[in-house]
Order: sequence, then structure tokens, then C-alpha cells
Amino acid sequence: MSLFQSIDNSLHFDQVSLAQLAKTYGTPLYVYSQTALTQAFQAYQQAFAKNQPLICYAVKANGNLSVLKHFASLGSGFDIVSGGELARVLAAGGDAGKVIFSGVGKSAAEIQDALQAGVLCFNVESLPELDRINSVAAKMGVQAPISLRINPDVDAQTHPYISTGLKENKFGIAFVDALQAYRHAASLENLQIVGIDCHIGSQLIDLSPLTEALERLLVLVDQLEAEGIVLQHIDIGGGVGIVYSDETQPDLQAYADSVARLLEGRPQHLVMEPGRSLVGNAGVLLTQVEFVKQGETKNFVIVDAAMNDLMRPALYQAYHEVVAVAPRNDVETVLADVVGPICETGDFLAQNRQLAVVEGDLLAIQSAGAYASSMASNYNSRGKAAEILVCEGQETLVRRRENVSDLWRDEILA
Ligand SMILES: Cc1ncc(COP(=O)(O)O)c(C=O)c1O
Ligand SMILES: N[C@@H](CCCC[NH3+])C(=O)O
Repeated sequence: MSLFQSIDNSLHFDQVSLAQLAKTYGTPLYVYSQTALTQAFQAYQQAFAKNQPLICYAVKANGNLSVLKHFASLGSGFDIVSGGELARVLAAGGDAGKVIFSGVGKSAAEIQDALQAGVLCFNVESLPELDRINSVAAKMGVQAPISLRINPDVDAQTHPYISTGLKENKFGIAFVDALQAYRHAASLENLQIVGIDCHIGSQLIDLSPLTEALERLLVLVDQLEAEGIVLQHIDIGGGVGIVYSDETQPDLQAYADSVARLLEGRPQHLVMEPGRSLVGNAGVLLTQVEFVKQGETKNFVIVDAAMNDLMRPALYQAYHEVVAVAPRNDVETVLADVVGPICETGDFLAQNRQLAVVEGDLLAIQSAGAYASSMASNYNSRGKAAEILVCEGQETLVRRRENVSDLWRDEILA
């Protein structure tokens, strides 16, 4: 059942009035539904019940502390890609023992902090990274748990900027080099090999590339076993795509069933790193119309949110549904681009939409829970939006709006 409801012609999300939230906290405003977060997490648990996976939520999708705390309370682990994300997970009460550390450029300091915290493993993406982790661990007198991220050269059939499992992508260790890399890891004294990982891309609607990648990984697992390298876990990477507009909802259960079939009889634990599908449709970005402007060839609905708040449309021409919080029929519907106040032609949130709005109206930009606030910037010296968590009629402010008059606070007037 949708958590959006129209009550007296006014949109509610998880039983909280969006108009009331805008009035209390101002706009632009991110609103996340805790109920939706729980439902999305439980959908994974249920679909994959047979394998009892460790779900490591990908923090990069939405690192709000309260979102992380909620996932931790549901038993989630975390997939991190920086020291900053580790700090967030720990601040939110996450269990370091359920943290996997991905990313192609881990610094020595980040590795040291992660070892200190006691992360579950590093997903290692290159040979020099293996050596670096080994040397940091040696200095600390510890064993570092590692898993190799394999680049299986499988086409995820998604946007090229978020495709990660092809030969030409910077991610992972090439499939053909994988055995040699494991042998090298096994020769290093301060490394403990615990797993294997792959992640081929994000926003996958056709899930067959995911199972294809897993099949390739399993060939390696068998080869490793023959060499006496026995793994504790298999990490299948990120989650499934979500519906932004007219995509077909990917069949999570069918995917889980294929994974279960492929892993049948194997001793390894299943690990996964979903991000988008746990938070994407649990969030909206509320924005207010500043002006409706008639251009010579186009109409523009100028709103108070911009590409610094939500950069997906500018970066990937991504589509986000835009709906009026209180739809009206007393003004003409026009075809318009929804644009922000930033001085860039690429500063649009939506293009060619039919909208009937006037100055002061509120719009809800849908599917804004993932890769939205987490990719926000201060471009044009704009403050980052506030964030609210709603749950069955209750609201909680979980991030204050940044104060624009002291955004310069970390600079030094020389
Ligand atoms: C290494 C890694 N793991 C997990 C994810 C999360 O992927 P998704 O948000 O598609 O579930 C990503 C992002 O694509 C990633 O780069
Ligand atoms: N930022 C991307 C997803 C990146 C996935 C990270 N590997 C998006 O908004 O779709």
C-alpha cells in the first residue's frame, strides 16, 4: 500500500501532512518515511530468507544518522566507502563488526581507523591496495580481514556513469587477474582472506546481469577452494533498481531464488550491499514554487530546490516524478521545466512536465531518498536542506537546515 495519501486535497506521507511540514520547517525539505525504510529492509530479509544474508546497507545512498540508526536497529550491517561514512555509522550506533569497507582509493589513515574499529572486512579493489592494507595491519600488529572485489566484465545495462562491472571501469580486480591476486593476498602475513565480492552497477531493472556475475564469481570460488583458499562469505554487491517512472518493478523474489539456487550446498554466508532500493522510494524532496516564468519557447517553474539539493537530473538526466502537494484546477496546466535558482542551464529537476501551479505552491519531488541529500553540495553558497523522518503520523527533525550566513565558517580570511 502506498504511503502517500491525499487527505482534503493535500498530500500526506506516512500519515504526516507535507504542507504542514513545509510550514513548520521551510523548504526545500527532505522527508523520509521510517515505515517505508522498514518495509524495504524487510522485503530483502523475506526474499532472501533462505540464505539469511548479512544486509550491509550502502551508506552512500543516504547517510543521515537517523536513517543509519534505524537500519542498525533492524539488524543491518553497512557498506562504507570512506572514513567519513565509518564515522557516521559509529555515531549512529552501527556495529563495526557488520561493516564492509569498499572503494578504490582507501587511504592508509582510513584503513587504520577501520582496523581500529574492527570492521568485518575490506573489499579490496587492486593489488597495491592489498599491499597497503597488509602494511598498515603489520604496523598495528593485527590481521586485516579482506575480500577481493572482482570485476566480472558483465554489462549491467544501466546508465554508463553508474555501471561499474565492465573492463573499462575503474572498479574491482579483473576477472583474469583474480586468482593471482588471491595467491598474492594469501602470501601476505597480515591479511586474512574472508570473502569475495562484486558489484556491477546500480539501478538495474533487468536482473539477469546480476546472476550472470554471481555465476562467474562462483567459478572463481571453486578454483580458490581447489587451491586451499576457502572463503567465509560471498558478497553479491548492490541491490535492485527502483521505479522512478514507468520502469517495471524488478522481481526481488525471483532474484533471491536464483541466488539461493546458485549458492545451494555452499558453506559461505551471503552478504549484500543494497542502497537505492532500501531508501529511494522512502523519501521526497519538498520544494516551493518561487515563480512561474514564461520564456520565449518554454515555460519554467522556478522552485527553491536546485541541483545542489538533488543533482541526479543534472548529472544523469535522471527522471523524478513531480507532484503538486495540493493539486489545483483553477489555473491552466502548462508544459514546463522545473528549475532551481542556480546559475547553470543544467540546473533542472524535471523537464517537460504538465503542471498547474502558481507562486507559493508546494511540489513533492518523488523517489528522493537515495543519492539525493547524500550528493548535495553548497554550490552557489546554498545551504543544505533540512531532513525530517516521519513515521505513522509523527515527525522528527533529523537534520537542521544549514545556516547560509556562516557557510564560510571553515575558511580563513588571509
Ligand atoms: C560498492 C557498492 N556497493 C553497493 C552499492 C549500492 O548499490 P545500489 O544503490 O544500486 O543498491 C554501490 C553503488 O552503486 C556500490 O558502489
Ligand atoms: N549516484 C548514483 C548511484 C551511484 C551508485 C554508486 N556506485 C545515482 O544517483 O543513481
